[in-house]
Order: sequence, then C-alpha cells, then structure tokens
Amino acid sequence: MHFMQSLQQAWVRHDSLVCVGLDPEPAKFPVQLRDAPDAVFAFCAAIVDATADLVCAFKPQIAHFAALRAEETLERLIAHIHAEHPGVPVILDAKRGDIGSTAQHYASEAFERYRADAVTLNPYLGRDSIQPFLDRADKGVILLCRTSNPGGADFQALDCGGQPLYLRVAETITRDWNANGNCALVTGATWPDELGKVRAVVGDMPLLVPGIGAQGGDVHAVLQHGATADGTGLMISSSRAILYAGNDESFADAARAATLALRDTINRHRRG
Ligand SMILES: O=c1ccn([C@@H]2O[C@H](COP(=O)(O)O)[C@@H](O)[C@H]2O)c(=O)[nH]1
Repeated sequence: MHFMQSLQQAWVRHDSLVCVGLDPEPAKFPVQLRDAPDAVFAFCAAIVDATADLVCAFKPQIAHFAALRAEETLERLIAHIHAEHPGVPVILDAKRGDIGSTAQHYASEAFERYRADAVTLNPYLGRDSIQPFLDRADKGVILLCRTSNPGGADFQALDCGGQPLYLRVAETITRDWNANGNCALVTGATWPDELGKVRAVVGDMPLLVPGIGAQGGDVHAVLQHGATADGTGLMISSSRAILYAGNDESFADAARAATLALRDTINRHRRG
C-alpha cells in the first residue's frame, strides 16, 4: 500500500497523530535488559508491540542503530513491524542527501534493504538528489524544512528573495517536487509560528513534527498552527519521552501509558 494511504488510514483507524520514535540507547534501558543478548531488538520490539494500536507511524532513527553496529537489528525490527502490525507505516529517519548517482543507493538502502515506507531527506543538494526517492510514488519522501533544533534557524531562516529559506523550500517542494503526491515536510514542534507559515504554503501536505516531549514543544500550539481542516495532517513524533518513560521491567507498559496520554492530549486539542 502507498505510504500516504497507510498514513491516512492509520490516523483514522488508531484515532492518532502520534508517531513513536525508536531511538535505542542501551545505557537508558532497564538494567535487567541492558546486557541481555539482542537487547536492542528486545527493547524496541517491546515498545512497538505495546504501542502499535495507538500510533499513526513508527520512526526508527538510523544513527541510533548504526552507532551500535545494529543495522541488522533495524532490518529485523522493521520486518517485525510489517509482520505483526501491518498497515502501520515505518519512517526511516536517515536525513540522507547526496548527488543523484549516490542517492539511488540511499533509496535502495531505505526501501529495499530496510523496507521503510518513507524516509527523511535533506533537500539542500537540490532536486536531482531527491529524484530517485520522488520516483517511488508508493513511498513517502519527507524533507527537512524547519528543524526543531536551536541552530535550525542558522540557514533555514536566511532571507531568500523576501522570504525565509525554509518557506522557499516548502513552496518549491509543494509546487515542483510533489507530482506523485508523496512528499511531506519536517517542521519542528519547537517553532509553532513557523509551522503555521509552512501549513499556509503546503495545503494539506503531511508534516512530520518532532520536538514534543524531551525538546519541550507544546501540543496545543502544534495543533493550532499545524493541523489541517479535518484535524489531521500531522505525524507528531516523540522518542525519549515515550521510550524511557519507565526504567524497570514494566518499561513497555510505561511507554504505552505515555503514548496513550500523548494521543489523548492531542485529540483533546484537535477536537476542543
Ligand atoms: O528537526 C528534527 C528532525 C528530526 N529529529 C529527530 O526526532 C527525534 C526526536 O527525539 P525526542 O527524543 O523526541 O526529542 C530524534 O530521533 C531526532 O533525530 C528532531 O528531533 N528534529
């Protein structure tokens, strides 16, 4: 199924705009799991199984696996999500971007090796660097626009012919890159005014919104500025605040409770 279809169906089926980020850090695992064989898979799969009915997507962050030499674990984890929770889309947070000939390999990595439904990309090398991804009409192409980090404005806010660069990015992608309807943008929860400006430019295009939870973004402001008229349009991502909500053997129950609380808070704000 196409990423955009799966996302829209998951928004409705699970009544949820929550995207759970999978950012394993073994030092934060419960002690009894920390040194277990296959601890990264056991931890992440437990989180996935405890939260799958409450989310619109999962977002594994590739550096967290690669730094642990756990790429094969990431492959197994994504296969596990597809097998056990079909219909829940997987966004590979890889932020790739390179010349076209190399980008082909990054597209194969994301979609053939890892079997992701969507991937995050850096648009600053331009259209040809993204074309191999755009050509995959069934896959989501999620481009950095206004990132959540404090330094995000260093370049993204620079004046670009009377508008900030991030809005030029949003405008160009909406107008020129989205012929297959498979584009989405990353806009941080930590900059709700900018999120609103992006929404005004992109129509109903989905926005991946990290920065809730550990980075302090405000759910109400995100919904006020970012939701579409039907109260969807957002994948509101939280990693650490969910993964490490508990630190004993009931960590998966704690993660479920944190996900449920976030889903309900979001739903109150989008309906209130
Ligand atoms: O602008 C961005 C783009 C990506 N991220 C990623 O999202 C998660 C956030 O983790 P939290 O623990 O919920 O803060 C992480 O994987 C980042 O690499 C982002 O934060 N901001």
